Amino acid sequence: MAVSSPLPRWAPTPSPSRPLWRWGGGTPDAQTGSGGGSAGWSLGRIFPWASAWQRRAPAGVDGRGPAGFDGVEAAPSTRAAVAPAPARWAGTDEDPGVFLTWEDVCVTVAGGTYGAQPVSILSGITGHAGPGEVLAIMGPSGCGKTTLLDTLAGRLGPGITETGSILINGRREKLAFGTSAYVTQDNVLMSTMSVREAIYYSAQLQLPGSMSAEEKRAHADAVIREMGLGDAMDTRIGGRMTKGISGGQRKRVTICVEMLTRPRLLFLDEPTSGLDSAASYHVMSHIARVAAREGMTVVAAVHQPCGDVFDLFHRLCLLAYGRTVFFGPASDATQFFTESGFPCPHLRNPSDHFLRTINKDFDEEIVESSKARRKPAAEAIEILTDAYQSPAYSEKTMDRIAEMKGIGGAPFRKREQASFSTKLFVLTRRSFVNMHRDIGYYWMRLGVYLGIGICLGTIFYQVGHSYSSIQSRCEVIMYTTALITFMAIGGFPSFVEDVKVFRRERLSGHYGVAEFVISNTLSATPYLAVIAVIPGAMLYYLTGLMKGPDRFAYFVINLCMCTLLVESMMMIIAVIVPDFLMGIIVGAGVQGVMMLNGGFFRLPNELPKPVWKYPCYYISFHKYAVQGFYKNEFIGQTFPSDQLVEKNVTISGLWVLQEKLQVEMGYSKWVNIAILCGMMVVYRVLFFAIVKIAEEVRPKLRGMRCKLCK
Ligand SMILES: Nc1ncnc2c1ncn2[C@@H]1O[C@H](COP(=O)(O)OP(=O)(O)OP(=O)(O)O)[C@@H](O)[C@H]1O
Repeated sequence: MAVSSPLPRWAPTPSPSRPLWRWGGGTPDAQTGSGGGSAGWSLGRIFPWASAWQRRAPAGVDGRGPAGFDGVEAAPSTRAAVAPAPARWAGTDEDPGVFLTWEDVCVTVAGGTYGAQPVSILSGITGHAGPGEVLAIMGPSGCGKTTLLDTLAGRLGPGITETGSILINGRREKLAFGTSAYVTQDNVLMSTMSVREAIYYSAQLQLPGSMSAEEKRAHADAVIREMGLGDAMDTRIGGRMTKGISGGQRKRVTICVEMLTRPRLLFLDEPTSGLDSAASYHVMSHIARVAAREGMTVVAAVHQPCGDVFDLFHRLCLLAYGRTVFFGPASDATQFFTESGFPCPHLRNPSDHFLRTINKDFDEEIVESSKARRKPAAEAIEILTDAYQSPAYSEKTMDRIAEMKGIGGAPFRKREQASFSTKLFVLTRRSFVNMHRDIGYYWMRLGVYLGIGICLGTIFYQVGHSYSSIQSRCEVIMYTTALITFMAIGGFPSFVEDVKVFRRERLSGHYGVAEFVISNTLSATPYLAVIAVIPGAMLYYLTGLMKGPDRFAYFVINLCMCTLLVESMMMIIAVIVPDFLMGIIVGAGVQGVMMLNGGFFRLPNELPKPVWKYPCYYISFHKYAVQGFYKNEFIGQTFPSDQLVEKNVTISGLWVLQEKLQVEMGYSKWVNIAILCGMMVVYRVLFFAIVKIAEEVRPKLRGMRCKLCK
């Protein structure tokens, strides 16, 4: 397996008389308008893979060779020095790369208050991106960059409606779940892993089974070093409880994870935020280099890039409050601003100039300021959007889109990944390690259970065999069942973190829902067994429940089953209510109601029949768990009767179960465990179904809503 070479050394020093960033719009090629077709910079010479397309596509609309590549081929000599010359990726007729086009994309979101009109976030956005090039989406904060990325990547959230046409090589394609990679703004990573572990596990999951584990590790090492993370390899990522790597390093780890497979289409949301200018340059130049070498299509939403980073972009999409101010080769933007009456002042970074010109958030302040000599941004935006509509710019974009739509090629498919069993093994291992390291997952709970076990064991110490011990035994059993299950919500925040990682990795197609559900069950079971056995044994023998290894074994199996079941229930809550505070409240509420209907606080025959007995009593897992414990405790035992009523008469445990506790005796205590096991399976299948339905149904509902909106 060939691994990428390390980053080359830093770019040349800009000339003092002509700062590097000033060359963006004033490069020799750009100035003469000759673009990439001039001075021997023929597309085919730089990128042989483009030749096939060059042959098929009509001559460039502006005489610069085929559309979509001028940004790449027009790389001026200085830019070529800043962005090292890319290796050559050979596209074929079958795989010409990803030509992404979008036309007249509008996005609206339902108004915040009842009856409010939908709010427009994007209106009429049109553009394109091609293989080997980096498209930068820029604009003031809140202008719709992330929304545009999400729209292109097929990841818009609920309640948002989109219209317009988004095509890949002229076809509609489903982009989420693995066909493209997306680096999100929030850097969701497993906090307990070190950088090396995070990337290794990801490599094992994403890279194809044809690669050996050694090759995958070597590739992961190379990617880590390429992102400048060599020194932080063994540092934990950190999160909720412990500080780990810095924000900028987290961002780079997230990029590493998505770059492992060299995706054909890569979306980056603020890849340079949190990075210093040198790191920003290195990260972006590496991405640009890989894009050129592997024919990757990169779309990045960027905030305020420095001059060197701006020079790496082949194409620029400048947005202002949901509208396009400029779309075209990044090197043409300065000229466009100059022609529109907003020349970039000497020594100012062009990207700073563009953003300052179109940010109207502070217009009032600027107008009030005595120093204000420039046009308000609102006016500038109007002038620029009008200027962009001129044939020189917007028609060029449309012509290029028309050419790109005719590209064709094989349908866009997911890359080969590891097998189901490998993914299952890797995920189980990762999850097991995470549960071991995250003290909040099980260890704290174990400590609390041990403490409460001592309390319970000393308060109910050796309950004995008197008539009153019947009541005490029932109380110990009910309290143990209720507490051990209720405390499962203590691990909920950790589980919610896991679900966030799952959602990100799932959307990126690293593995399926089934792998997640099974691996989570497998990795959690040993911990839950420890939680059931150690505190269970302590309170079992301290309270003096019925002796016998078989009865003790049943007691811990039943406890373990209860904990597994309640964890499965919490999984469903986590996927429906992903906020951990809300999840804890909902989980506690649901368990509270189930506990109330379990047949202890109110005997089964005393429960009001509508709702509480049918169906709540039969849905409550406490019913099956507690009745199983009761059977385990009372069958085969005798107790003296209440001495105040009848002296020297014994009562059987069976009588207690049937008459006093109203336990259903038509089946054995093992059937109770089987029912709990079945409920656990049902909950996990339900989790699977909810995630799958959300994945399948939501896009369809959105599609229908969008059609209605047209
Ligand atoms: N689901 C939503 N509901 C309501 N408004 C939304 C929603 N999503 C986005 N918006 C609004 O749309 C606008 C664009 O948001 P978006 O996150 O795309 O901006 P951005 O350019 O990425 O901002 P930033 O650079 O600050 O991250 C914002 O004004 C935001 O408040």
